[in-house]
Amino acid sequence: MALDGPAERRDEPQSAMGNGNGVAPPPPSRSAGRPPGAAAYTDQRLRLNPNLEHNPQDYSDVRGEYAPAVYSALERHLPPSLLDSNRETKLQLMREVLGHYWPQGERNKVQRHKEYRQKILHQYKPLHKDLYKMRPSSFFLPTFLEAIRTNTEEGFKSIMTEPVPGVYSFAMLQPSFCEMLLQEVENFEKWVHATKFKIIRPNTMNKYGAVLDDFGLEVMLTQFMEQFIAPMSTVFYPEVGGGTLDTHHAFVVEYGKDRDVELGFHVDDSEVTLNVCLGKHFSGGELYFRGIRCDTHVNSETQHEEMYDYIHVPGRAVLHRGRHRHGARPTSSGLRINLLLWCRSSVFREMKKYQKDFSGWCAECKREKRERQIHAVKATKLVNCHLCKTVYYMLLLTPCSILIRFFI
Ligand SMILES: O=C(O)CCC(=O)C(=O)O
Ligand SMILES: [Fe+2]
Repeated sequence: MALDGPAERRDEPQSAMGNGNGVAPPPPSRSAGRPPGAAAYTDQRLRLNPNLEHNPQDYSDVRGEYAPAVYSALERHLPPSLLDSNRETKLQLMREVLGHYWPQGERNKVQRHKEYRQKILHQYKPLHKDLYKMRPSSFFLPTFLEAIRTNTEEGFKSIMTEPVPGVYSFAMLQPSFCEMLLQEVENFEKWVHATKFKIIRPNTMNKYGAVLDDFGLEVMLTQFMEQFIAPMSTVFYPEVGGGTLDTHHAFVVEYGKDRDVELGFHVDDSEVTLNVCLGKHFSGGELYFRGIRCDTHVNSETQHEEMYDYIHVPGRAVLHRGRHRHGARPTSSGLRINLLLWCRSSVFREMKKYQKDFSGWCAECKREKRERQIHAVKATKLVNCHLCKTVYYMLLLTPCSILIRFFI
């Protein structure tokens, strides 16, 4: 890939483990000490379809990572021989089943992050309460709201440019919203500094910036994604789960003097990314794109027509697939702060595990598939050609009398 080196995958950092904020150690594993009579669930198959006649027990007093309703629903799938066992036995088995889908290590991480967030929420005092509740008319430009209202491809396209396939750019945020968000982030950073709170930065590749979901903006940003990004991604990126976005990671990045300088070549841990420049004044910091690739082809060569450099403008958004390889050039003066929303689809991620061919969106898979087809067509022609030649020589060598007989 000319000049850009291998593309990194830009991930969220690990959770708050050992971050010095007094987060509690992980709870002890529950799988130890199985109650007597409870065989490992692997000994007995779960029912594929729930037993709708069975009345599950009440699990409302059960505290932990899963809602009581999860246990009630799962109980209907237990092997028939276990349905009459005591509640503790069933609960233990169900915890083992769930443990396979969401291993203890993962659960501990989530638990620690939850405690990290709660600590911030208890201590941090927001500056602009108005930011924490979705207010479309004060957040978004009227042109953008009108496009969303139409909920059609034509409506969306009427406010957009698509400088390279799959990258859409449009004016989105009110200047007053950008200003408010910048002030809120500054206020949060001041609090972090004053309290010496050890925050988790947005990404493995950033030393600066903040995760907006961590200090109270998660609910508002969920609506932001569901109501104002999902309609567009449903139309533009259906093949990467654009129609089934269900979680997000929202953060700001900060570039300039005494901040991060540039961002290396990478793909995002998202299906769809919204990147909006909030300000302030800066030069440089162009966002360069280098084609869409799946995991296998992430470091394959860039084609000339895939190269595109986007210049950030405050209030203006760029929407692209997470797998669209990109990076940010050095911000050479001033300060550039951008809002990033990495939108994810758990349905797409699950389905992807069973797929090998991503020619629906990966440019390299598409190219390889085309080549295979061309090859196949050529091979068929060659076989046909050999067949023709064989028949022709046979005809030449066959005496006329036989041929006449053959055709009569
Ligand atoms: O700074 C930018 O505009 C790029 C940010 C980005 O790609 C990211 O944070 O994943
Ligand atoms: Fe990115």
